[in-house]
Amino acid sequence: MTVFIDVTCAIIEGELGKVLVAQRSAEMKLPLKMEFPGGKVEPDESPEESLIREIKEELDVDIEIVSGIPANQHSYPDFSINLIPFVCRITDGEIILREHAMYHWVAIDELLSLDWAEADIPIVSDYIRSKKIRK
Ligand SMILES: Nc1nc2c([nH]c(=O)n2[C@H]2C[C@H](O)[C@@H](COP(=O)(O)OP(=O)(O)OP(=O)(O)O)O2)c(=O)[nH]1
Repeated sequence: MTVFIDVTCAIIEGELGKVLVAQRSAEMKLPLKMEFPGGKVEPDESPEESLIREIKEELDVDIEIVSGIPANQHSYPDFSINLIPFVCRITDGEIILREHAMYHWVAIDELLSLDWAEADIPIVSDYIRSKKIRK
């Protein structure tokens, strides 16, 4: 039976409709792939609590959750995740990268051209679609 690990990720919206995209470091699993920052949900926390904690640990900022978008289940060759995304905003702090190689603010139209961790691709597509519907 496949065990899917719950992982939350933050689609952080900034100015000019851009979103924050982070590059995994060379030492992490899925090295140098682009992702939305976040991480594994611990047994004693909700996905929302987990994401707020992870973003503080990884980017040193406080966020608020604006909305959720559908999770995506994905199996890599050696593990499987249930990736749970939330649209977020920074409420306090300046970004200091603690784990990632790099981050960028990326326009919605450019998102799909990045070298994403595979599990993120359907989420990026859903997010783009949700923005187009709201326009
Ligand atoms: N944070 C985050 N992780 C993602 C995304 N897409 C994706 O496939 N993942 C994968 C990469 C990781 O294997 C896992 C998240 O776990 P993590 O970032 O807490 O841990 P990790 O693998 O770097 O560390 P570890 O297992 O060695 O302890 O989910 C994403 O958009 N954000």
